[in-house]
Amino acid sequence: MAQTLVIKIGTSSLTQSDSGQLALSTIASLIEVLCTLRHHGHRVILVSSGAVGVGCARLGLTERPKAIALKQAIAAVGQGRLMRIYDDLFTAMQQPIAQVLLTRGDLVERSRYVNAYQTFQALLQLGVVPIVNENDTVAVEELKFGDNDTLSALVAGLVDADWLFLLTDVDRLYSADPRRNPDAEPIIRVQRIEELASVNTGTSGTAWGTGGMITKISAARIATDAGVRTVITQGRSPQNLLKILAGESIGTQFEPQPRPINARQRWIAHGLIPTGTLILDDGAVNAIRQLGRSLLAAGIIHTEGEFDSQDAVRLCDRTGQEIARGLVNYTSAELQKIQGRRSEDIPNILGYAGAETVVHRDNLVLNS
Ligand SMILES: Nc1ncnc2c1ncn2[C@@H]1O[C@H](COP(=O)(O)OP(=O)(O)O)[C@@H](O)[C@H]1O
Ligand SMILES: N[C@@H](CCC(=O)OP(=O)(O)O)C(=O)O
Repeated sequence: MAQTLVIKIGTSSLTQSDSGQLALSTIASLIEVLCTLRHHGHRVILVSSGAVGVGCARLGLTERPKAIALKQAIAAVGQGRLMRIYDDLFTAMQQPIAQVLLTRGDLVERSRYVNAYQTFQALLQLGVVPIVNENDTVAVEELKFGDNDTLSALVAGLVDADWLFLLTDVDRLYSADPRRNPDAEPIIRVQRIEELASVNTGTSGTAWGTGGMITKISAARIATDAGVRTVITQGRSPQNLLKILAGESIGTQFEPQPRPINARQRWIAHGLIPTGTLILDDGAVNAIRQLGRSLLAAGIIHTEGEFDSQDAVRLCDRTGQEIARGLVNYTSAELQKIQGRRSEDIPNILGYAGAETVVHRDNLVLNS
């Protein structure tokens, strides 16, 4: 059966760790495998990192730069080279490709989100393999994905993918970083992300990678919430993709959630960037989580951040643990005045009748 597959490859797999030069044999065998998948009828999207790494190699830099402007300039050098190599190799296999560079803003605004969806659908219908990266050269701090693990998970949700493969330089997820801890236990299958509470992911990844394992786990949450089966596996052995699709247990496989959230809920939960936080009392947490109710002002203990009405906010319990996200019907200034107050008192406090709910249940998505 034809499936939609999103494959993300990280800098650590695309480049050689010692020299930073391209790992050509890995890239070539990945492309062979992706073309085989296309011949099997699957729709394939490649999310490729490497612009900064390849740009550094091109310019003879031996370390990933820290200064933002420099990184953005280097990404502009590397992205072109990366696409040139992809186009040469895919062309040798008669497979057309497309470059899709996204910034977070493209998925934050609903109309742009729908537009991106339609562009991907058109590319896939044309039989093209879109090659996606963050538009590093123009992305501004507030509107960045920051890492391609998150980007690939959002793309997988956007296109309703069946599978997301996160290709990296370790064969799977372990209970701790296997480079530092030789006794780390391999993790084969994950039914719920909560099972990973005790997994140690260190602070960052390799010298050239951006996210490390922590961003792969949060990407797996975003994707499995959207019903996408997610696998962390080694980039050096792209043939494993075919074996995994044939049912072999390779890498770490994350089960999709049995009741995935719909496209609009995904946009609220993961596409939007929350600009504030509402701390709720126990009754409100229970009403939202157990009874599926809307949030009323009476249940809010505290409001953090500055936001407008219809912005996305985090809803947290007393301990600060996030329980849901939603679109808020009041500004932060209004909420400061009405938090903890009964709905019937709101018109008197504000001098006008506001919305009946602070976050309506249709605009509220519980954390899984
Ligand atoms: N619990 C863990 N299990 C496996 N790898 C881990 C873990 N914690 C940290 N890592 C490290 O994460 C690295 C991969 O992340 P990263 O360098 O960002 O890769 P990529 O460039 O593929 O995104 C691995 O090389 C490994 O050392
Ligand atoms: N967009 C950046 C990559 C960001 C990123 O997540 O890198 P990695 O951890 O290697 O997947 C680039 O192309 O260099």
